[in-house]
Amino acid sequence: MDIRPRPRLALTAGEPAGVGPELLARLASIPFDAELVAITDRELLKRAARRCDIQLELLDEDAPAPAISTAVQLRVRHVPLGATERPGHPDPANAAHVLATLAEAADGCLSGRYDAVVTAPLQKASINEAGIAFSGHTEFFAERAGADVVMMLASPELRVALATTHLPLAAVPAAIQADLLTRTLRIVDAELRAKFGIERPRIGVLGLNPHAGESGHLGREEIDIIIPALDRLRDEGMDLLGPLPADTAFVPVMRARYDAVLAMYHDQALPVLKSEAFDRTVNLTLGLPFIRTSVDHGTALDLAGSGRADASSLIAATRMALDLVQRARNNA
Ligand SMILES: NC(=O)C1=CN([C@@H]2O[C@H](COP(=O)(O)OP(=O)(O)OC[C@H]3O[C@@H](n4cnc5c(N)ncnc54)[C@H](O)[C@@H]3O)[C@@H](O)[C@H]2O)C=CC1
Ligand SMILES: NCC(=O)COP(=O)(O)O
Repeated sequence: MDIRPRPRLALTAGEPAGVGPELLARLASIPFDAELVAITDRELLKRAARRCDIQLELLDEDAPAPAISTAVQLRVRHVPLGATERPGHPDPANAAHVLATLAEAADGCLSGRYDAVVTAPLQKASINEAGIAFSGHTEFFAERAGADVVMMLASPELRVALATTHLPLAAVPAAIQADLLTRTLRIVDAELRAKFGIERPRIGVLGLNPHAGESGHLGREEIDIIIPALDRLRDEGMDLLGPLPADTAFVPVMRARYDAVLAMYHDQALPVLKSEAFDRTVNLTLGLPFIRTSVDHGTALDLAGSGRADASSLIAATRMALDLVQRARNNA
């Protein structure tokens, strides 16, 4: 396949009633050495741009190179809304629209139409309320691509991968099995090399229980499952640290000892990242056959419609996607 001189990135707007459409309009104002294609409803984007006081000119996805214009320009692949959005009030009538945008983006990446996809946040509950079982982009893209994946959130200072993602807390202990940890750590190790250029990744692994189980007095998952799984992977040559007590794993002296940390569940480590780098953190999916990055935040329904949402995380996600495209091209 010919390599396009400028990467072409798909952008999905996420929940129509959230901040995603406004963030896409803001992103279009930033110069990137890339073609950005918003996969969403045209009129939704126009309304969002007006709320942000942005004069947005929409071009068809495959239109010839645009003329110089004083307006902000953005290419669009139109996917119609199910119902006109009401900012702050997600409507399950738009669930099929949201999923159609994700499917277009994933299929477009798999076919080579796009070099990567960058996603704005969606409202998981609204999709479920439409009667469609859905837990997140990560799981959706994994299923669409038939891939085993890992969720990672990364700021310039800290990378966190998750062994389990959108799972009720009560279901986490049963999910922590040697097979899951082995598959997850192999993906994290391989992707730290491929995506971040780390030759010999050092991965910290958190325990599940307080004090990583306190020698079995505060839970046995570390002794029965985590330590044996880590030992087997160490025998394969992986550089693993842990299981580490989660409460001290993020102090500076510990952070200097790993390139990424694997948390056992969603809220074990993400609050650390979000409290110190909410505007600089990017969510990316490891293990997919295409590049996918995203914001670290949600739909911010309290801000939707105000034009005041901060696009920093979406800008960081777009920059990371472009860096990853460049790295993949260099390695090809
Ligand atoms: N990538 C995705 O699709 C994600 C989706 N979500 C979804 O978002 C929904 C709402 O989640 P919440 O826990 O309320 O988190 P949230 O991130 O939407 O909001 C938490 C707080 O951060 C503020 N905030 C979030 N993004 C902001 C931005 N760009 N600029 C300025 N302030 C911002 C909000 O106004 C709110 O005060 C849930 O349905 C969740 O599933 C959450 C995380 C990621
Ligand atoms: N906290 C991360 C999150 O909820 C985003 O998940 P996903 O939709 O990117 O899978």
